[in-house]
Amino acid sequence: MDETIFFYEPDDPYGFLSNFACYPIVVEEEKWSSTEHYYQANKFLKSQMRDEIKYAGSPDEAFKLSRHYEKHIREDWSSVKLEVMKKAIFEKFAQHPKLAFLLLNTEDHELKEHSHKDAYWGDGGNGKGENNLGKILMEAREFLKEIRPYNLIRYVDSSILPTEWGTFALHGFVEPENQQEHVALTLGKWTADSAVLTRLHSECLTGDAFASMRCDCGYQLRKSLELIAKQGSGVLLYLRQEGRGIGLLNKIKAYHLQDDGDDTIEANLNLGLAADMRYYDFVEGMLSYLNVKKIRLLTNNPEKINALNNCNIEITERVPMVEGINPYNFNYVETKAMKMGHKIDIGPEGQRFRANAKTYN
Ligand SMILES: Nc1nc2c(ncn2[C@@H]2O[C@H](COP(=O)(O)OP(=O)(O)OP(=O)(O)O)[C@@H](O)[C@H]2O)c(=O)[nH]1
Ligand SMILES: [Zn+2]
Repeated sequence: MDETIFFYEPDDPYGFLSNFACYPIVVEEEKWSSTEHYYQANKFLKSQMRDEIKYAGSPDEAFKLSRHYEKHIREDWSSVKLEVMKKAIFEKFAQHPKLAFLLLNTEDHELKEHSHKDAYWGDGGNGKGENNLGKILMEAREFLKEIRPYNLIRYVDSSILPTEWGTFALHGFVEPENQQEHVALTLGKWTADSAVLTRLHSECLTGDAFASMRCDCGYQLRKSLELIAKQGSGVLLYLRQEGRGIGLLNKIKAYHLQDDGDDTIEANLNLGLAADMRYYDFVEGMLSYLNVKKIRLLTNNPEKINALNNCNIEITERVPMVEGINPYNFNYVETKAMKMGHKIDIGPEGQRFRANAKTYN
């Protein structure tokens, strides 16, 4: 096991692990302001004491009240307290995905509550305590590794990203299976009830970075960031799925076939690849880290709508993304509409390019 991570005060670097960190939990329909409130109240069977602790102004106060009433602790407490603590800890990470991702980020480090006062839940200050709280946290971490969405994606880190449309936050993620990296750009704030303006954008180096005119990706990327900035809040998930999942070099091979007359589907198939090899299940984890449950999705692609519905994400609205139609991408966009069911209304503006559409299919 890697070197030990010590925690104690809620404001410490790993303070989120402490029961004194204020993360509310709901247990059997009862709301508790912290796991400490829940744990301390469960020492007592008398409702008056339970309620006094339950509504204490802070975890500290809940702890002190429990000491004040310690003569009234339930007789079976020593035989049930481990289960009560485990319930509190597992509910905390189940109900706060961001904390679950941070717990997983402790990887295989030993977790120890460095408490001079407590050799049962903590390490007793001299490292010789039982550290039962640390053991439950490590047990919760192992459990999370096996369940969706935590088995599909890991959060890595975040930073600030000033752009010409506004200053976004940049969040990095990685799929543990294949180490594939993905990022999310976020702007503004929202609650779990908000319908967040969201773009799922598949990486397209040629469009996104080289301003290629033979597809619509670059235009859509820039428009999405502009719309999110105008809205004042939103999410752009930048998924490393170059070439509809076939990769950059295969996309160049496909482009070569398209230069010779294939359309964007035929080219993939003639390379022995599927028309679209993208998968989106890990997106559930990225959006749960970002506390996004409802979205207004910027897309023309019904496949993305289906995929997100399978990720327990509610799509309140599809916001069309018909951008940058030009002679070089006209046939490509039309093929997406005709053969992939994309909901693209090229409109009279776009139709002007039909006559002089280039052979880039
Ligand atoms: N194989 C292949 N991939 C392409 C071609 N043109 C663009 N792409 C890829 O297609 C993907 C386009 O992604 P998006 O624009 O996010 O998604 P979409 O499926 O077009 O649907 P929207 O959300 O409506 O834009 C990117 O990964 C591009 O690299 C092509 O001709 N062949
Ligand atoms: Zn593209």
